[in-house]
Amino acid sequence: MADLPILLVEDDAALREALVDTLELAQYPVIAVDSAEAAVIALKKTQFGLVVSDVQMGAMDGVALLGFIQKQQPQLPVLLMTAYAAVEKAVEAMKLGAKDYLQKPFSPQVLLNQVERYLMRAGGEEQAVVADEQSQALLKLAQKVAKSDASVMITGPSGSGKEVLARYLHQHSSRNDAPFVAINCAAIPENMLEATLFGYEKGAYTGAHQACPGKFEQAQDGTLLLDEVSEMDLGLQAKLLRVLQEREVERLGGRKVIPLNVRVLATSNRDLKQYVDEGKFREDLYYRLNVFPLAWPALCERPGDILPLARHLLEKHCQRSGDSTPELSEAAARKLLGHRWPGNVRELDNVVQRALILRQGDTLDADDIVIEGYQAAAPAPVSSDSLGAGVRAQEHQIILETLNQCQGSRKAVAEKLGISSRTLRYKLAKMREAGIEIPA
Ligand SMILES: Nc1ncnc2c1ncn2[C@@H]1O[C@H](COP(=O)(O)OP(=O)(O)OP(=O)(O)O)[C@@H](O)[C@H]1O
Repeated sequence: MADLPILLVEDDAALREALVDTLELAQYPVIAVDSAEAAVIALKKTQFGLVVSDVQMGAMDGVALLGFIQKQQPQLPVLLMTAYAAVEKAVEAMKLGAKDYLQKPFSPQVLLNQVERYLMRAGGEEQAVVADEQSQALLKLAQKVAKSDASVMITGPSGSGKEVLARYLHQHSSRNDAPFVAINCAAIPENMLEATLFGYEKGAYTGAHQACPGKFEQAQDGTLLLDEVSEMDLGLQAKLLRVLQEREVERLGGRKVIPLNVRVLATSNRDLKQYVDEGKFREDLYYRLNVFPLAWPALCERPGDILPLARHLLEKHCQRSGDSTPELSEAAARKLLGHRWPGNVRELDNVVQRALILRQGDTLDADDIVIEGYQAAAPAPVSSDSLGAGVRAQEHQIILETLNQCQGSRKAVAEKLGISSRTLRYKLAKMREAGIEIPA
């Protein structure tokens, strides 16, 4: 499993160099920057597995950077480094979500131990990308639910990311060292589903040449995801209910009862309550699985996710192929934001893969974005500044980047963006209200 790079943020050049050496000697890929502002820009370009940042820095400090990361990529772990005098600040930062802090001076081994502990691995953890306020709220809720052992029912339209959320729940639960096992109840023929779920002994049926544990047993101590659970027939639903109630399973053709310690998650893209009313899904099973419901909205209802997801998917595919990740031109971004995405994130993924085939350089243009049956998004709700959430998120990014380019000079930023200083002040105030840290 490949390591995602570490983003090192340290303004002291000598220390930065020493830390890079330590990390590179231990074979960790690392990108080092000298300010939190530069880190914000790097975070937009590259997918990192960990941020190691100094606390005391120029205009934007490590705590402000942590706030930015918590908003944009709450799953990305952050380690802070602090001088003895600033320990209080680091403790406060831990309350805000930092994983840990390293008190300077520390030995290389202390750093390496912490990195090994918190670094996210590419492909090991399916990153749940969320940027829209709605999705961030859902992920925060999921973080809380993950800690409990409750059954969770994840609903949402096809391709919205239900399985990603299920994996996220597992990864953030105390079961994350044990297996995560998923079974797609719609994809397995009805007559095979029971044996696949509960396992079978040798000779249980014609063709059962050797004993085989079922998915429940494979998920022992971990999490079992019943994907598309609504597609299970009523007979099997009754058997499933019994296993969940008794917390034990018997293989087909077996006599031994196997005690289970498995957390069960389920997904459905149907209106399950309606299925219950129509007699297609057992009510008792519905309540057992639906202890905590989580619902992913369709992608068009959380437009702030579209561009971060597109960039994440570009990065993911380019990392796999070993190519450099292209940027999205403004026109390409506008085109992505303008579509309704009836196929949700899966459709976006297809469009991204198509664009990578068509790419001609380091920038993807509108022509590279080929969307079958382009469906214009419904006009964004008219808000105070008449911008939809996705466009607004883009605007925030542009303002932050320009602020950084202009070393914080409001006057220069307003001139560069072609807006009045008053409009810029208004926009910055709105960004602050939305919890975005603005470099002084
Ligand atoms: N928030 C997200 N962050 C990163 N990738 C995502 C996210 N949401 C969806 N994806 C990607 O989009 C694709 C579809 O997601 P997923 O399989 O989880 O959807 P689903 O709702 O379970 O679909 P279905 O109902 O068809 O089973 C996957 O490739 C997944 O990696």
